[in-house]
Amino acid sequence: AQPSEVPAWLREYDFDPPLQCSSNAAGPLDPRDAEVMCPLPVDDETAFERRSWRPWTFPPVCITPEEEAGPKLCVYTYQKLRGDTGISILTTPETAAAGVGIVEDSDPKWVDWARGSPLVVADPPPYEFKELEGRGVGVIANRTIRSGEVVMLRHPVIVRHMDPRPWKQQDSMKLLHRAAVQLPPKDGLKMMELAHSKGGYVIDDIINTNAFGVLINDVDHSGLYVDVSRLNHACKPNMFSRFSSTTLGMEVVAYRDIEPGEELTFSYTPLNLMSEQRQSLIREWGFNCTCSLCASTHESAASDRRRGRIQDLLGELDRPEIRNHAAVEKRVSEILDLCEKEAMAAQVGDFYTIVAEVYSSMGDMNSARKYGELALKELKHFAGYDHDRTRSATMFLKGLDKKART
Ligand SMILES: C[S@@+](CC[C@H](N)C(=O)[O-])C[C@H]1O[C@@H](n2cnc3c(N)ncnc32)[C@H](O)[C@@H]1O
Repeated sequence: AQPSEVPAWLREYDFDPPLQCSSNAAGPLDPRDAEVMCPLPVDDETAFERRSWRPWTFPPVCITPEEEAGPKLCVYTYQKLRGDTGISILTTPETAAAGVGIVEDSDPKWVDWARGSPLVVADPPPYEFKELEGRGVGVIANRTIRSGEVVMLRHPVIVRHMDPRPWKQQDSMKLLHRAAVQLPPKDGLKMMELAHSKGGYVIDDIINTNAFGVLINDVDHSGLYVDVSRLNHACKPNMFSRFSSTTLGMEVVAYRDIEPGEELTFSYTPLNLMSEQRQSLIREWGFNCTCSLCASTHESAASDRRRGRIQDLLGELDRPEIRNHAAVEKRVSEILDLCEKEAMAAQVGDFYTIVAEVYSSMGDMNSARKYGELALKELKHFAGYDHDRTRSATMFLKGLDKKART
C-alpha cells in the first residue's frame, strides 16, 4: 500500500514496521498471517536435508546445548547487508527464521513515510578518528555539525544471542570465530582493530567492550557496530544513537550544534541517572569516566540536585492531590526547564508519555492527546520510528481515538 491510500487518522499514527520475517514486497499495510509468511527455521541438519539455507550466504553451523532439551545456537552469515556490510548472527534457528526480514531491503518509500522524513546521512563524513590522551581512539568533528544531523549510519557486523547459559563456553567461542571468519574480509579486519579491555578470547572481548543491546524478534542480542563503537562516552554527550529494530541500522545523530575539533560522544548509560549510578555502570564497562561532568565535582553535585528534583516532580505527578490541570502544568514546566539545563532532551518524550497518562487518568482527554502527540514526536526523533516506546505512544493515541469514536 502507498502512503496516499492510508486513511488520514491512520496516516498520522500508524507505522507498524514490516514483520521481521516478512518478504512481502507489497508493503507492511497488507493484512498478512505471520505464520504463513515466516520461513521455516534452518539449522545445520535441515540445510543439507532441504539443500537450501536461503537467504544466508553459507549453510549454518550449529552447536547443541549442554542439556539435551535446549535449542541449538547457530551462526548465520549474510554477506551484503544493505549492500555495504556483512553480518554474522549467532542465534537460535527460530530467532534467525523470525528475523530474516532484517536482511531484506524495506521499500524506501515506506521507510521515509514511517520515519516522517527521508534519511539523509552526512557525506562526506563530518568527522575523523583520532588517538586521544587516556581514551584510546575517539571521533572528532572536522566541520560544524548541526543539531539533528545524522553523521553515521551503520549495521552490525556481529550480532549474538545475549543469554550464554544453554551452550558450552568453548563451543560458543568456536562459533564466534566462525562468525568472524565468514564476514567479508574488509569487515572482519575492521572489527579486529576495535578496542578490547577485559581479556579472554579476543572477539568475545571486542564484543563485550563495544557492543550495543539490540533486539531480534524481541529477543535480546548484542550487536557490534564498527565506527559507531569508536565514540567515547560522556555523561553530557553531544550525540545520541537511534536504533531501528526493523533494519538493525544504528544512526548517530547530533544532539546539539557541534564545532569543528569537538569530540563526538554519546552516553553509554541512560541519560537521567545520578552521578554515582552512572559511575558504577561505567565501572562495569571496565573504565573510569574522564568526561568533563565527571571531572568537576562541583558541576556533578549541581547536576545531581537537578536530576533528583526531576525524580521528585515525577513522583508528585502520581499523587492524587495534585491531579488538577494547574498543578500538573506547573510540574511539567519545571521538569522541562530542568531537562534543558541537564541536556536531557532525549528523555522528554518519556516524560510527556507520563504526563499524557496522568491526564488520561484524570479524564482530561484533550490534554492527554496534546501530550501523547508531543511524546510521539519526541520519541520518533530520539528513540526512532519503530522503537517500542514510540510504538506504545502510537497505541496510546489510537486508544484515545477509539474512545472518542465510541
Ligand atoms: C566503545 S569503546 C570507545 C572507543 C575506544 N576509545 C577505542 O579506542 O576504540 C569503549 C572504550 O573506550 C574508552 N572510553 C570510552 N569513553 C571513555 C571516557 N569517557 N573516559 C575514559 N575512557 C573512555 C574505554 O577504554 C572503553 O573501554
